[in-house]
Amino acid sequence: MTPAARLSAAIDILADLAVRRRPASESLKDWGLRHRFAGSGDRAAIAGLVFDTLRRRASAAYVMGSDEPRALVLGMLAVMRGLDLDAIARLADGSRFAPAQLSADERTRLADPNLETAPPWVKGDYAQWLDPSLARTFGAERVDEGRALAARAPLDLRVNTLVAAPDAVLQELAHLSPEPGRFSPLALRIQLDTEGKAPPLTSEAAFVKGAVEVQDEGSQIAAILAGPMPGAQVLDLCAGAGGKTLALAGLMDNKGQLYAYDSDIRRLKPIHERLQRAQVRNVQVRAPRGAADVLADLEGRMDLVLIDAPCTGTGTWRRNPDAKWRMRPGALAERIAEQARILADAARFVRPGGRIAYVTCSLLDEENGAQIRGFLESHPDFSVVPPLETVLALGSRGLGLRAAALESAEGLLLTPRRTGTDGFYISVVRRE
Ligand SMILES: C[S@@+](CC[C@H](N)C(=O)[O-])C[C@H]1O[C@@H](n2cnc3c(N)ncnc32)[C@H](O)[C@@H]1O
Repeated sequence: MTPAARLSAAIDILADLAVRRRPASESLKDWGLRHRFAGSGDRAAIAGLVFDTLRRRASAAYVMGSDEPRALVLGMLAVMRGLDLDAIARLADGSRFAPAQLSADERTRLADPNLETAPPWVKGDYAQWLDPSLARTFGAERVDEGRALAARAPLDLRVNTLVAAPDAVLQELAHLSPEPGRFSPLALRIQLDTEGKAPPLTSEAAFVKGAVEVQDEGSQIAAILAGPMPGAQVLDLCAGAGGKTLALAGLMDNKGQLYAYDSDIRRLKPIHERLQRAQVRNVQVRAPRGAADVLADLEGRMDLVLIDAPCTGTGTWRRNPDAKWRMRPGALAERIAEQARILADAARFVRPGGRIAYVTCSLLDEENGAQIRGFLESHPDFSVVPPLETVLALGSRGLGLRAAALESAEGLLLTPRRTGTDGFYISVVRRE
């Protein structure tokens, strides 16, 4: 396919998304099935165009004065990819398979794609209704934070020290040019190609034998700051597919006992295969069984309860750019209620002196600091472990993390702009 034909395909896919309001990955998959002549390079390039358009949707619409799919893609070429009017006109030239020629209005707008007078939510490319919440967290910096969230995310790996040492994996994957992480000693970062495509990591021998997992560096840091110790009793209360469980088991060096629970048994399904591949031996998976309390025997016994809470995922917009436009106020309200319930439930498992590590991949105070403040009000036997203390788990790198992150009395917020990671919030509270 020509670059112009790929552009037409991206416009079609965005039109489908506008009508059917479904995840972008589904529309892309459907398109691939209906256009089997398109090779993997075409499909990756088209996906890159679609995701980049979703990343900069508000600013593209502002520049073009329209949120029609064609306008969004053309606007994205200007605001995200920096193409000038002539370059865009060469792509949209009306030839076979190419988008129609630019109109006079489009030409005027693309000649000067100016965002100077745009409101913060447009400049920062997020939904308008979230502006007050983001302003509470970031103040005037919300535009720059939004911009960083609208960029592409690199591919981050976590070295599984149960199988291999970081140096050895660095050498084994040298052909992918990995760079060591800035804060997590276990992180390797691989940059994407110019079209945003990641290398086929799951085919690498290092992945197959369990030496690496795909995990954002922010998620790795959250597991480290939770402070799981070898030999400890740990409950991963929202284990899902086990990303954090695997990281915790590695940090515990397979020693002690780690319980992995999730209220949704379907979410737990991948964990079994992942535990095997990673050679993890200290995890008991506890799946829900109807109304039975499958965790009753853990009450009052845990050194650490990790809550990787269900949240709006506002910190992961780099990886899920369509999610930022699909999110609705009702979903935020639901997550807030769920988080408060989970925090209250977690307390019963903590032994005296034990801790809860509360983690979200959200940037919103409603889901972060406000939850911890609410929990502490109703649980006076718990108090915050100061961030100054939690970062010690990272050794000397902890000071750098603390300087880079947004610190509050209750915890630390990592963001793409500040720490080069997905957005993650981490707060640790201890029972007296
Ligand atoms: C952010 S995801 C977990 C991701 C996972 N820890 C990982 O690292 O791959 C949040 C999880 O919380 C689960 N969840 C929601 N409500 C819950 C509850 N009341 N108790 C336990 N898990 C819950 C969801 O099913 C979801 O899998």
